[in-house]
Amino acid sequence: MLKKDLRLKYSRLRNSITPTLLGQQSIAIANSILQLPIWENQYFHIFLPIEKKTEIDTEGIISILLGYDKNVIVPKVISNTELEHYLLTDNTKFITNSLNIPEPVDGITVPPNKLDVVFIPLLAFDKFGNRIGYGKGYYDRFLSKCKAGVVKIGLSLFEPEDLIQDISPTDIPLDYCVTPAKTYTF
Ligand SMILES: Nc1nc2c(c(=O)[nH]1)N(C=O)[C@@H](CNc1ccc(C(=O)N[C@@H](CCC(=O)O)C(=O)O)cc1)CN2
Ligand SMILES: Nc1ncnc2c1ncn2[C@@H]1O[C@H](COP(=O)(O)OP(=O)(O)OP(=O)(O)O)[C@@H](O)[C@H]1O
Repeated sequence: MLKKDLRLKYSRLRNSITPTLLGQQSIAIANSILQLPIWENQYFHIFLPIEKKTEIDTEGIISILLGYDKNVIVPKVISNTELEHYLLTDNTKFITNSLNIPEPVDGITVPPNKLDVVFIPLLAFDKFGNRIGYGKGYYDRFLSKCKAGVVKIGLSLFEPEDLIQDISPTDIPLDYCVTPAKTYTF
């Protein structure tokens, strides 16, 4: 399928998920990340969910990371194209931006090349590890600045499509994708 059709299909599918189911599926995803071969790493990047868009609740994953004394880094939108990345600390204050994303107000910034593992939001992915988001290219630009060995882990409420047809050279594929039912390795 084409990106534009997939965005519509998966936005609609998300709208059909109840808060109870979203909570259960988010916990299933958090439990599955324990099985990934990533626990030697120190710098983990994760997003905070847009609740209005029924994104996966990442609180369980963040608790696991902090419990293992990992450095947890979260993104902040600073322009139409760029993100900045902040270390999560006990003092981090959050404010919800115009896209309904809770983001850190200020704090210690971390450059993309320091990150070992990135958990990635997505609307849809395919059996080859291609993914699409909301179509602004924030993550593709961000991932292009990460080091070559960065582990890229998609988090998805739904199973893969056979193929995203209109993948472009700037689209960076996933290494893993975790769904409530399964972990895909690419
Ligand atoms: N939780 C979370 N944080 C994230 C992302 C994400 O997908 N999820 N991003 C991943 O890139 C970046 C922000 N990108 C975003 C891009 C578009 C929209 C959005 O709501 N777009 C609307 C239309 C535009 C508008 O309302 O101005 C839409 O798609 O309906 C949200 C986030 C960085 N932080
Ligand atoms: N590395 C990059 N440098 C410059 N522009 C880029 C880069 N990656 C993607 N873009 C541009 O961003 C726009 C949106 O890309 P795309 O449709 O792949 O978004 P997406 O993958 O859904 O978004 P996201 O990565 O934020 O989840 C495209 O116009 C694309 O050319």
